[in-house]
Amino acid sequence: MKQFMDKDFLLDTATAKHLFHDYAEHMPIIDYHCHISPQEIAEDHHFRSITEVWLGGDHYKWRLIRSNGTPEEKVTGTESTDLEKFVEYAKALPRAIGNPLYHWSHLELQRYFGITEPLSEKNAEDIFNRCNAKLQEKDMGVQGLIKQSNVKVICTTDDPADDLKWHQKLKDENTCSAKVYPAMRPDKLMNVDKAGYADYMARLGQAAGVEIKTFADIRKAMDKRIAFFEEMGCRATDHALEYVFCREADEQTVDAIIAKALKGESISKEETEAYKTAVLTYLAGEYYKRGWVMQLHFATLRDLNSEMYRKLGPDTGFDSIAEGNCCKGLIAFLDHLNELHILPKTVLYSGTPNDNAMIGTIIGAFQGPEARGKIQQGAAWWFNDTKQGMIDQMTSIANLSVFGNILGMLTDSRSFLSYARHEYYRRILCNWIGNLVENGEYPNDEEALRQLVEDICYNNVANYFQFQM
Ligand SMILES: O=C(O)[C@@H](O)[C@H](O)[C@H](O)C(=O)CO
Repeated sequence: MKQFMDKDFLLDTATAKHLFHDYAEHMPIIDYHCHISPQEIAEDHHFRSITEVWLGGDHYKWRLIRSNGTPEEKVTGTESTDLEKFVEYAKALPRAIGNPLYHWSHLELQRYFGITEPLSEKNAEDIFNRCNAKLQEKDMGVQGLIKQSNVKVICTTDDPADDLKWHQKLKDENTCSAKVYPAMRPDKLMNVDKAGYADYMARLGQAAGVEIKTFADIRKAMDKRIAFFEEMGCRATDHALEYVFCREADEQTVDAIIAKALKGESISKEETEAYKTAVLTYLAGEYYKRGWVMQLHFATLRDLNSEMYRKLGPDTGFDSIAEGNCCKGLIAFLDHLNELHILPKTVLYSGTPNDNAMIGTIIGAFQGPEARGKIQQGAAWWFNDTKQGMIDQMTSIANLSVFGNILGMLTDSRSFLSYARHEYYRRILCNWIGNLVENGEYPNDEEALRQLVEDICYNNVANYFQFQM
């Protein structure tokens, strides 16, 4: 029987162990999609406890604890103590066999705290105290965690109206071992049908110095914000769509939709699609001009629990995958941009694993010379970033595209300890490649294998995004 999560964790063969320990393990990290706070990086925040860093904002863990029957007060409440919240997580974890959080949490305890024993309710308080003591050490602040994780670039997720003052502070002080760049996330600009649109457009207009009443005003304002983000090193953008569509409309129609929305009037599904298609087409053209990457996240349904949405707001663990509903819309939108010769480098993430083959086949229809693997399927996303979900996505993209060009892993996390997810992915990757070699399905060609592993872990991302290093 293999030892629990030892140095060869998830590595079944000699080749897998060799590829991981000699190549993947030492490669630096570019985390090109995440939700960590640039302010906490700039201020080199030190966490008061393991509860703050683990349970302060990670809705993956909140969801697990809730599923174990813990009342909300001991998940996100303000009355319960850090220890009480930690104990609730320690109660749930031993029962979460097969959930990636089980592995991620124990990898993090090993890598950042030197703790190898499995966490449970019995040893929870002891581990809580040992972690907290460690977190008080000088190099265990956010910048120390980033340095020991060998992270070279972090892309935070930022609204076009954000002032990026923390990114500027990091740029001026240059104390962080990683470059911290904004990734532009114009979801609020896109959400013409959502409450708050008018207020947001006023905020965006103020940030750009443009009064926004028409689509031309939006382009004028966003031209300025995109130029500012470019000065701050932005190379990545990100869009969350419930589903993908393409509904073309003329300028006059889009202006009329904007006028309705600014007055707070209800916007129909068709109007929403027309507006979003127009705005995303304009944005894609700007991305294309600059060699920026357009990331599209789709086929998830968010904030399903109305009561909890009212209490806690978005991104709090009440989401699901959506049924596969994007095929024709995705094709139509990519073809629309391709016809205009403005299809940028694009990474597609679907919330449902049922879309793996759909994405793997569609991307083959829109490749181009702008980059090796211009159109990509991103790593298994959200509810799919499990061991099996990663294996399935790797197998699918290998079967349908050029595996050696994929962009590896991203944490997509709100916790500064989540860089262990890159190790998790790299172990699964090396085992997946190792199995093919040991089965005689791929030659045991040292140079080719080294290139594959190092490219997928790091080089492909560096070449694809072209960050200023
Ligand atoms: O970027 C997104 O929209 C999602 O990744 C979202 O942030 C989600 O909460 C998440 O973190 C999934 O990993």
